Amino acid sequence: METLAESLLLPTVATLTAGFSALLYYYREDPILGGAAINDTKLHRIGGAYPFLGDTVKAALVKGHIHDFVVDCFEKSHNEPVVIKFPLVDGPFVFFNDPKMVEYFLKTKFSVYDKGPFMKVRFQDTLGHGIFNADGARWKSQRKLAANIFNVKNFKEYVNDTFAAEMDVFSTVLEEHAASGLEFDLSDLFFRFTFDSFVKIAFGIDVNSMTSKEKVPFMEAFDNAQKTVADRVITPLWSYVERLTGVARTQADDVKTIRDFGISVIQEKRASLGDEPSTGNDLLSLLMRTTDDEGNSPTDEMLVDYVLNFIIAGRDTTAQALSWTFFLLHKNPAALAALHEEIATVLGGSAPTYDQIKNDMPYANAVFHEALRLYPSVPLELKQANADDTLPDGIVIPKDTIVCWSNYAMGRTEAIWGPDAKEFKPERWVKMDKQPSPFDYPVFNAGPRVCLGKNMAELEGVFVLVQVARKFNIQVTKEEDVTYSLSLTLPMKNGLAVKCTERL
Ligand code: HEM
Repeated sequence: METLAESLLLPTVATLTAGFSALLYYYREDPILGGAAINDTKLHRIGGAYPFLGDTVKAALVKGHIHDFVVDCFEKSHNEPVVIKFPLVDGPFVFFNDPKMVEYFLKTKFSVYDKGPFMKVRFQDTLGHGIFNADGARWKSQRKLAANIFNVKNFKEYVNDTFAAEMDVFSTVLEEHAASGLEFDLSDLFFRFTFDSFVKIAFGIDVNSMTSKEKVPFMEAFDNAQKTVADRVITPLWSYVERLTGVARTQADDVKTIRDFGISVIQEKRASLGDEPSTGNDLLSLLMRTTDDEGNSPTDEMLVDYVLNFIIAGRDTTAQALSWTFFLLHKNPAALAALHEEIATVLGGSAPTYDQIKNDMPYANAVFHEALRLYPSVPLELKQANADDTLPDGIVIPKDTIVCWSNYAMGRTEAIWGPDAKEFKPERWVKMDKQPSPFDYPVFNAGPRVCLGKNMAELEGVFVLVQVARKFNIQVTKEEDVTYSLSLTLPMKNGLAVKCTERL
């Protein structure tokens, strides 16, 4: 006789199979997820999606060359938008490759496209409520405060003096490498240089990482925390994964190291000042002297957020821009020769002044901008819709959708830069009648959230470029090893192995 279990087996299997098939059908490779109305014939898919997993597998497979993968996608879609779905992460993500759309998201519909909850929840522990992780009123008040400080004459002079002094240390270290004739990692040295410079500018203290062979705990914790945050963007169920793998523990330790350092500097400063107001021109001193509309001074927690966000903003971006610039100059001897010629003509044998950098060295500035075009320090930008929106061409973007554009892909797009888009040609900037709009070239962002440090980064970056190129020959020794790794910025995966010799 048939048992109850046996009699239920067949209908159960049939029901499960039918249910599974229905789900497979529902999640098949189509542009619509869970009924979200992004459907439009203009939207392209990347191919190779799996039921339930969407494009997660594909993304994992192309992780090592993700930015070039985006370039390929847009070449195939003829620059029409591409949808990527990571059902277990969030999204969907809609990628655009059109300056008009960048202007739309960053300016025209600025109030609709935020950093949003997707970014905030992932960045919270490391960035706190700092400017990078804030929207609305919280962002606005920090933006106003920072913009005022960046315009203070004493602050600008303090920044220039700090970079010049740290550049002297950098030159001494390069001289030692030249004397030894040994290979070293130039990108690591640029990171130490910008770290020392930005900690000095932010807190008014010296960390001297350039002259030490040791790892600096604050710097190490800072690097680890940022890598973890970057992984969260593409890791399904990241908070569970971090708990299972132990990353949650190390991340908590790293965040504590970073914030404890900030708090201790603030407390020491307060203790040394007693009742006296701080007279320093470093960012922390300037922030300590500010009050909000109700006359309140910032709390220590707020000061830490402000200052750490500033270091994050300036350090990696500038160090990476310089590393890629020297890599490209190594690969393009004609451009290096043209740079040397400008240096000889304008400077003779002297060190540059900031005025000369700004006004008399168009080719050096062009080299820096051309390197950022091909290797933008912030390769990818994401914004999240805080309301349903209909784009000018009729595509419906439901609330919570993430819209993206790749600065890396835009820099390599022929429709924007012409048929030689992928070539390193600094002279294109010198020949242009009109500089590209910030939406054609959004490497410093654009609109109300344009990079606050743009002028500083351009001035200091070109200053360092000229000083190094003037004094040293940089020989990249392992060209084939040079590639990027996936992060919020564009670090060199294997560093930049070089040897150097003195020119002067
Ligand atoms: C080559 C160097 C640099 C590049 C390529 C760069 C690029 C960018 C980009 C793309 C953004 C927008 C990021 C986002 O979506 O939130 C940004 C924002 C910002 N940058 Fe830079 N940056 C550079 C250097 C600096 C420096 C040196 C500073 C100052 C210390 C700085 C301060 C900021 C700040 C405060 C913001 C936030 C603006 C806001 O959200 O209102 N940046 N930068």
